[in-house]
Amino acid sequence: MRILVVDDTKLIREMVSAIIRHQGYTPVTASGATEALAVLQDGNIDLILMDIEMPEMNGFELTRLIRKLLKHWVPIIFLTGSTEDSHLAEGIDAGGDDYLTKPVNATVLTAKIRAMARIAQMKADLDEVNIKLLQLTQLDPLTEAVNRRGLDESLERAWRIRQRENTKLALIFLDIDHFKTYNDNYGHQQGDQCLKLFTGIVQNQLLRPADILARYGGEEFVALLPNTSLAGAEKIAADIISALQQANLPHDFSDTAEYITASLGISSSHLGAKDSNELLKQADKAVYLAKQQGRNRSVTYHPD
Ligand SMILES: Nc1nc2c(ncn2[C@@H]2O[C@H](COP(=O)(O)OP(=O)(O)OP(=O)(O)O)[C@@H](O)[C@H]2O)c(=O)[nH]1
Repeated sequence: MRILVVDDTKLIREMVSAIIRHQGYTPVTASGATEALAVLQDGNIDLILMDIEMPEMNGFELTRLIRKLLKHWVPIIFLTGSTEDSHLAEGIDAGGDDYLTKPVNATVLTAKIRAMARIAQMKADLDEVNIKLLQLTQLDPLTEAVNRRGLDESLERAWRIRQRENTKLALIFLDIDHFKTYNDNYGHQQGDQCLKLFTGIVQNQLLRPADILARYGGEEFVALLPNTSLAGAEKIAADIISALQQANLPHDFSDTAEYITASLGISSSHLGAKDSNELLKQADKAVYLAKQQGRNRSVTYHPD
């Protein structure tokens, strides 16, 4: 645990640091606001012990600033010479969490550090659970691919990034061929199993961390490929078609092949789409052409 001690008096910084070190924690010191803000920007600080009377900026003002600047919550304990109720209330209102009167008592300081560490840990656990929950709300429960809602967000974000960085964003729309006859003949449960296997096969062809595979709905999927050229996307589409052939998931009722195939439509941000929605529509149009041309193939969108 790294504890930042902000105090303009060197002796107090040293005394408090010694207590912190003695308890097995790591003290980091700052003599005022500028140093404190620099430390907070750089390092992982778990707790702040803050003097109130300081020449550069007082502890209340600095606390308000920290609460505004820092995205995450770090507990702040004031070190104060005053025990006046109004003074303490002002500190809590400024964003502080507790106070400690000077001269600092080692036993009290240690107990307060432990209490704050406990709260900070609960907060960290809660944040982690919230992140997991958010991820779950963006996943399709059957295939564990990103769901439609996640796709909308990721596509919008990827579109904005490609505008800012002036890179190419490619998109592949995938539609499994003759999936209705698969379901009708093998049953819905095996249909679900097939969708899971299909997701795994396609996912294996998306090698970059930024690539995203989403289930658009039913037997339709979208692969989002940031920073990828059209030629790159065409290569990935060809690899997906070969991987499906290799996987050889039997489909005895398909008019196209004896295994599960898909039709793929490719679009790229430099083919005239004015927004992310149009990029998706272009890829969808290309899928339609791939179906018309015999399925089990990819077609690249061409502006009319
Ligand atoms: N098992 C299962 N089937 C689904 C799911 N979502 C959609 N489907 C089925 O997917 C099938 C899609 O049928 P169509 O849209 O006619 O497409 P298709 O039979 O693949 O025909 P083409 O795309 O023209 O080759 C329908 O039978 C849907 O019921 C799902 O979550 N699980």
